[in-house]
Amino acid sequence: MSDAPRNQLSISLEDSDDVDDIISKVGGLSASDTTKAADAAPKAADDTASKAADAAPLADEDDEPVEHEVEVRLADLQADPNSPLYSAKSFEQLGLHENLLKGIYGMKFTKPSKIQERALPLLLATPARNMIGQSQSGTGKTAAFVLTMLSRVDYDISQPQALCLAPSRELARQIMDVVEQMGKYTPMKAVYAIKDSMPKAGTAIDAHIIIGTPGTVNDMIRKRMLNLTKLKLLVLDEADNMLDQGGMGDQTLRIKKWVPKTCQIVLFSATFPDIVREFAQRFAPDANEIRLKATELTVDGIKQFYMDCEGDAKKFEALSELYSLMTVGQSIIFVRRRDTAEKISARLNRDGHAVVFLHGTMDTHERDRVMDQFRNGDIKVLITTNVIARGIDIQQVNLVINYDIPLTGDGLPDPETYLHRIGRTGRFGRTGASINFVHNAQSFEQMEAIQDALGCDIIKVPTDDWEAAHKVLKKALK
Ligand SMILES: Nc1ncnc2c1ncn2[C@@H]1O[C@H](COP(=O)(O)OP(=O)(O)OP(=O)(O)O)[C@@H](O)[C@H]1O
Repeated sequence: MSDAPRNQLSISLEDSDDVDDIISKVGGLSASDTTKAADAAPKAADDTASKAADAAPLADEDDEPVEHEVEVRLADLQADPNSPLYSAKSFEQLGLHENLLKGIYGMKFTKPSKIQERALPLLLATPARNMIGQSQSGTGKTAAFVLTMLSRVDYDISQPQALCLAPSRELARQIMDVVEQMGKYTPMKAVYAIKDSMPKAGTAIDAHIIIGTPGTVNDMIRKRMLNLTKLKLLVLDEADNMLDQGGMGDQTLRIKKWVPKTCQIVLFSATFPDIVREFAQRFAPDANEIRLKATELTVDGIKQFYMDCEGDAKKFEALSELYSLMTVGQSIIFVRRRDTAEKISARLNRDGHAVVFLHGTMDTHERDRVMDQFRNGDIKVLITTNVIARGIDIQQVNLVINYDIPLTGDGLPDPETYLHRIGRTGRFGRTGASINFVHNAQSFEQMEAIQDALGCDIIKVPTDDWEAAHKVLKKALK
């Protein structure tokens, strides 16, 4: 494995209102140097063919795990103490109000996950203490902080008491959905602080809970619509990203200045790179911390692959071939640049595949429309930038493609963004696969650096034998 340089401070590229701009400034990779890629091919490549040979037979949509199988697998995981979905306790034992229990069971949750079991009693204890909580992607962090918000609010006071910040409007909308479902049997009132979806200018916000992106929250504070003097709880979802100095850190710090000193600060993410963690500890002093070891970051249910595309132009051919051969549930293709998203979307559509694209400079209504279409399953393939690399939860997504290997703003391999991207599949005990496209020595080394940093195995899938490729992937999705 190579010793390619690793970034210390991971600067992710997600946007809130316009951080997506950074993405376009990074630029594309060189399309040259295909021979080096072949030289650099790892040993793992050799065992691909034999793995493919004994893989499951070719099959299609019908093989998608039926809901019953998913339920059985989930019940097994929730009974396995080594699983992040395990809990020894029931929701009743976590000290939640019966109206919240009704909301939880209405969502068909039966048992808490490990992060919910561990975090909730700490989050709800009196006096309130800050929290820095880490747990793998798709393990239920949202419920942990949403239940805290719904528990802490005094419903008799019509003023903002809980504020949750997220890095994208798509994630803010998703969190609102969870708040509404979990809070269904409470008198809570929640409003958005996201562009084009917030209450009318001049309206003083009287909702208990605010969910938004930092740029718009600052706007609302500036316009005196949002008074945070009664705030009891500030939650940063995807906290390492929200505190990142290259991204949204400044905006988040500005918001904190308006928050009472006594406010409980709750930070959640699947990743906390060391440098951001130090900053997080200052942002949320004296916090209870729930941490993961470096070796625990990846989710077992997500099988990781790569395809050697021998040149940039071949990446599109591989993609088109893949979608011609396979019917996956739903999939997300991540690219670095917005124009790449648009171009490959147009080409795939021309080739007869129904795909949509989403990026941060699109009109907000268009973003919402595309996301809703994808969430409803009307469209199966979404091509996007890092704008939705984090947090988005669509259980039917069983394939993630890194068309471009994730890099930081400085052009270095970005293991955190990689983890978040592949974490859009394999949610809460489901299985999924990710495929990285490499096309030259440089992109191969970047992928290898990510593999090293995470201590995971990324296995080669052949691009010269599509039947074998199909078998390998189908087996992974079983
Ligand atoms: N106790 C539970 N029982 C069943 N399903 C659950 C439970 N908790 C959460 N889920 C479901 O698991 C999925 C993943 O949860 P969530 O989106 O909160 O993950 P996360 O840890 O925030 O992931 P990420 O790091 O990617 O943001 C959601 O569909 C959620 O409804």
